[in-house]
Amino acid sequence: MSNIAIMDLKSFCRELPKIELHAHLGGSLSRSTMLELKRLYADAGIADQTNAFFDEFQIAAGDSRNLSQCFQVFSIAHSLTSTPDALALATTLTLAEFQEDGCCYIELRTTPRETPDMSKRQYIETIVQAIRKASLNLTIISKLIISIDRRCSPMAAEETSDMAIEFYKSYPDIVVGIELSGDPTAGSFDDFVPALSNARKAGLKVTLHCGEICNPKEVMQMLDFKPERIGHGTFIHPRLGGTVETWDALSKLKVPVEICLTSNTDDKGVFATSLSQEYLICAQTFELSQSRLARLALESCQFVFDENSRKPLTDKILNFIEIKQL
Ligand SMILES: CNc1ncnc2c1ncn2[C@@H]1O[C@H](COP(=O)(O)O)[C@@H](O)[C@H]1O
Repeated sequence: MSNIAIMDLKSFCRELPKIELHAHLGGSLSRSTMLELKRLYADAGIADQTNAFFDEFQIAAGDSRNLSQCFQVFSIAHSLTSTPDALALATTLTLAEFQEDGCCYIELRTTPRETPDMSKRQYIETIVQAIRKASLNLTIISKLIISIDRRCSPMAAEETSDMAIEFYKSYPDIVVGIELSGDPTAGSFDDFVPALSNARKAGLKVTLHCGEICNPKEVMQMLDFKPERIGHGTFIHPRLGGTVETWDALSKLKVPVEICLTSNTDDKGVFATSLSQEYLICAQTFELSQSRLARLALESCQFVFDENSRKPLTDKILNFIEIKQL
């Protein structure tokens, strides 16, 4: 039995140096950050539109909301980050929390939004400056990925891509990539290929939310695009709603998958937002028992395959957490 099994799991998870490659800013706001934002709004005399609050923001296992309804919870985060000050504060507090959780490197991602108080360009500028300032006080290395929301038009996607390129040129040490996310039932991947290709040509890396719902045709299109990474990859293995073709393509290309444990909590396939970055905290947030969490870890491991044998790296997780003890 390894020491890990007898060590306090929470301390172990926290102390373990971690990298975070899939954190949506709007999905990472903690309760305390949201309270700080509410305070900021109150002090500035800004009307707080978030009357339905914390309970709605958390999506527990077995939540009866459907996929599209789950995406509506982000509007709560959005309404609390509609001014440059609030957005900067949200960024700073979130980065500090990731560091506090033992995260040493993060690629934060966010969708530039126009609000009555800022343009999309100001949105990006605000976050870039917040990251720059945070780097003076924090040890965590922080980068930014610009998100394109699947609900936007191809033209809006190109506008976002152009801005991502512009900021990448000005701040290559901060802006590192572009990604496609948002409600996976919305839009069509084809529509976003020109925007993503432009960004890629300019030097930005590309990561795509892929296979969050059962859509093998789109998974193939996305893999053909050869993104540097994909997010989730839930419906790719034939046993889990994908096809032999999708699994073979992923195995052949060896595209790294940003696994999101908390996105596999719903029996229908997907959902739960990534509110935290640490296994045990995820368990608490989503009221999962440790054994359920361990099972999710194993399920997620199906997507991490050994380069040579192509077998899932289940043993690695078994070594990581002594599962029979849970
Ligand atoms: C769980 N699976 C998911 N699948 C797809 N997109 C997701 C997501 N979780 C979050 N987002 C995307 O991130 C936005 C919130 O952060 P930002 O406002 O960009 O910082 C959501 O509106 C959605 O577009």
